[in-house]
Amino acid sequence: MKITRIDLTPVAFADPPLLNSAGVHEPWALRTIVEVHTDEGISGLGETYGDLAHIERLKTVVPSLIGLDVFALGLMHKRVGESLGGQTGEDTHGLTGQFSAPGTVDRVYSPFEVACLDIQGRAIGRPVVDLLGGKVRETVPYSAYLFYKWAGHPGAPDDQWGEAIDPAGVVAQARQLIDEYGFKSIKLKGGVFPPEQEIEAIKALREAFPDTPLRLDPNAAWTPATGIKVAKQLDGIVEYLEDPSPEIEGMAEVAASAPMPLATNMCVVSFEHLAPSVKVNAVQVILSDHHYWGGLRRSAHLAMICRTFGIGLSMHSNSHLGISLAAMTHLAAATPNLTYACDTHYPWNAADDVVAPGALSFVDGSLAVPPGPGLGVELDRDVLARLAENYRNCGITKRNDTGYMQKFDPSYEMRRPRW
Ligand SMILES: O=C([O-])[C@@H](O)[C@@H](O)[C@H](O)[C@@H](O)C(=O)[O-]
Ligand SMILES: [Mg+2]
Repeated sequence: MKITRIDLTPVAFADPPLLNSAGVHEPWALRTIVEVHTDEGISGLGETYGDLAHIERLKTVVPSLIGLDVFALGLMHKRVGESLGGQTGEDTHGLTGQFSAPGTVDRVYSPFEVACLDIQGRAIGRPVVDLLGGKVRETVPYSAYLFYKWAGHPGAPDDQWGEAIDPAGVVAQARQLIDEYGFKSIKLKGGVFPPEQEIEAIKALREAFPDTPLRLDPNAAWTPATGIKVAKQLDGIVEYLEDPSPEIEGMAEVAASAPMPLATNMCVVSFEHLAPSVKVNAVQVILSDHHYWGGLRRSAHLAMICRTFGIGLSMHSNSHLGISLAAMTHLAAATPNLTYACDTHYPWNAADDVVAPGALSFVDGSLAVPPGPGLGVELDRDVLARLAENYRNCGITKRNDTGYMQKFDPSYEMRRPRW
């Protein structure tokens, strides 16, 4: 079954003003929708980042994939690597760690692999989860992903979630997300306010939700000394602390005295980071993400490595749409040692989904693998056309949380660590 054509459609969808250690989300988030077509008339879907430099890299590799068999995934990975010729991408906001040449290959390859697995599944009438070894769980739990946020984008009306800049606002946001989706664990994106304020917010969440597992993620905003202090204050309150401090060395320093496991989606983001991290026990949980770990099969390999070294496994997310959510759910359903609820930004962006409704609905904070062959999701072509038009008109070509923050506060600087 040969690849005959690949369509790349950059899209932009509404994103609320979510705060993080790099600044604040712009009104539009970007993704690229990937459609792979074959000579047998079966097509498959993938979803990836929408920054211009990434789109350019996707375009660079497309010609080398035309004519490939959709089952030849090893060869596909090799061709992506050859076409990129050692290029290394750049993480402009710094929220997902350092890029490397092999990591860039994995990032570019991922949406094509997912689309080919979608095609394989459709061809044999089986869901993608079956191509990954089959379901080890019927449903995949996701966590409520809380953000400090402004009431609305400056100059625009307040959004449906309102302001969350203090413990009361954070608790109210958690209630809103839990009432709507039924989530059974909570993650707070931190690194926005001094750590004492974020500890207070976590304690307020603990009081409001006494039995719900909690996590805090400041995206490396703290020095190791601050990380150690915060870790001690959150002893017994969070199930893990995510990326308190920058780099493998900083995380190892915090880990040596933190009473809870440390998790990362910043210092171990590619296979070559695993050995140095294991050597100094920098992290005890890895947040996998098929968008940069090289697709679903390589993420399954990562899971096996984590199991081998006794490292826990959770799942990371950026702003995304339903194709990504479906792929994450197939992967998580097939991964025995994915023992924490997965992150997802989906609630913040669900209103603009390119996936036709029905396939992805949360029950008690969890998703069942969409029924139907392949990924089990279909594109809504009208929405795709609308989001593609948004992309052409929005004027944004790369995520820039810091630059957007500086529009409102020219003195703002991105500093990591900050406290
Ligand atoms: O979207 C954000 O603001 C997040 O901070 C995201 O970019 C991070 O990559 C991610 O959610 C994380 O867990 O670090
Ligand atoms: Mg994180």
